Amino acid sequence: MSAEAIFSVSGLTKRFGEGEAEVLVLKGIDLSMAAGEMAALLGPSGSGKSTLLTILGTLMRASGGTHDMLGVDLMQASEGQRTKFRSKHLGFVFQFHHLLPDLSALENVMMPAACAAGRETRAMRERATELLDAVGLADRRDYRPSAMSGGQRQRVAVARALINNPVLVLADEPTGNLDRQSADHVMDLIRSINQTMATSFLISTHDEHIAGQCPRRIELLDGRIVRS
Ligand SMILES: Nc1ncnc2c1ncn2[C@@H]1O[C@H](COP(=O)(O)OP(=O)(O)OP(=O)(O)O)[C@@H](O)[C@H]1O
Repeated sequence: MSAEAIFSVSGLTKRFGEGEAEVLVLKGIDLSMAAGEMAALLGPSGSGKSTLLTILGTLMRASGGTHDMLGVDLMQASEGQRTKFRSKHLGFVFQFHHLLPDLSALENVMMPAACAAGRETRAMRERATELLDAVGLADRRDYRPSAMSGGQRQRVAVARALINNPVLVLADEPTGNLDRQSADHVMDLIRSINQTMATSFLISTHDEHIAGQCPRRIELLDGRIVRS
């Protein structure tokens, strides 16, 4: 792994099912990302984008190959070690925001930190307030998700992904559910966070307009990387 790489995978495979039903979805992925990079992950439907993000996010194990991040061998790590690693170093944004409906914007943003620590602290509340400010929603901190627009909810989801100061945010079609204007707003926000906080982002998308806003382009085709 090169000095500045935050993660590196090589020969990574993923198979689902057994016997005749077995399918090889990732067919030997070699990929690394440097600290502070922002990359789009493109590929046709079914090419393996979500599977790769889920594995990089330690939410699922690869079937074979190597997966190292920040000096940790994540293939060999126990489930407990992987869970701790995830909450400390990784953030997630999904196509559907997955905010908890009964919590305010502020409480949703604090949630991953409060869960990791087993309690809420004043520092968490302050950090969540700062992040809501950074995503332009300081005045919505007490609103519930149902009282916000789709774009605002997704900005809350971005703030939530950042609460534990992750090294890498994995975003699976974060703008897939938004109109063009809201999508651009979320991408502007991601770019500015990438530049100011040096957080790395890997963003899967079907949208060339979104991909064009990312300095690096990684393309998957049928479980293999054809451009990175
Ligand atoms: N749990 C699973 N069991 C069996 N097959 C699976 C499973 N998860 C994914 N697959 C298969 O793996 C392939 C890749 O799926 P994946 O969701 O990673 O693709 P994708 O590139 O993200 O697609 P999309 O752009 O439509 O979201 C698909 O053929 C899918 O059916």
